[in-house]
Amino acid sequence: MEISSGRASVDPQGAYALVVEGLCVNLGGQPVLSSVNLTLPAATTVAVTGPSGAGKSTLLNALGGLQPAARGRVVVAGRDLNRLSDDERAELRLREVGFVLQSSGLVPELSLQENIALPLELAGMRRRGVRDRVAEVVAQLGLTTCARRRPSEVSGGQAQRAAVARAVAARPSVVLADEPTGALDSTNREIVLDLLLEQVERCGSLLVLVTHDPQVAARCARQVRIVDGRVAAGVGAAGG
Ligand SMILES: Nc1ncnc2c1ncn2[C@@H]1O[C@H](COP(=O)(O)OP(=O)(O)OP(=O)(O)O)[C@@H](O)[C@H]1O
Repeated sequence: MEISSGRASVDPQGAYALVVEGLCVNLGGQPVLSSVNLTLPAATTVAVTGPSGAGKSTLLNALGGLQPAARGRVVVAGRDLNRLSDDERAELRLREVGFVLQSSGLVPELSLQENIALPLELAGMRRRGVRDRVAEVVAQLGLTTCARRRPSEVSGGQAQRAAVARAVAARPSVVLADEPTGALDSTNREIVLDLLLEQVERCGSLLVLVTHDPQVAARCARQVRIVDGRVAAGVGAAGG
């Protein structure tokens, strides 16, 4: 039963949004992450910083179940990713994990509101629930006037706000953001970061945000510094 439910012995009640134990990831036959341990509760914000090539994006991908672990485990909302089938992992991602990347990654053929609705529909939410939740996040993210336009018909800031809306629409346990403001001008950078932080607080989500920008990192409650694929000792308050 433990195996089929994917419940993990490290966090059987799902008390933490995210638990990482002895995580090792190899890419191209080379170790990229080594023995990473993190224990992160819900409703907090964590900046992941470190030099280029240190393994920050790889860590984020592993946390979201996009990059398999060579050793160790990642537990999201009490569920051990190693113990889930591909389908179960995909479903967990839909319900419990939101991604925001540097580029919006919106589906070009769909309007902003259709993009935001998509993960909710795929997660099996009823039509009325989808409509109400999309209307709510569209309003909260200031997208009302452009919600029916396609990504190519809106500004970069608006597209990135829609990407934030899509990531938080299902009120996931964990929001994973990889340089979410990296492609924006300074005005939009602040607007999008403010909205992202406001949304994760509303949803009670854990935000893990990769950034090179010290000002962005400083807006997060905790910091984890990755150097050479390891959590740098004594720097990250969230390191375990
Ligand atoms: N597909 C791959 N095959 C082999 N090595 C890879 C692959 N993808 C990334 N790497 C290597 O893994 C290491 C970590 O990459 P990663 O993208 O996680 O670093 P990062 O800290 O996010 O860097 P940056 O800040 O520049 O985005 C780097 O040395 C990179 O060259």
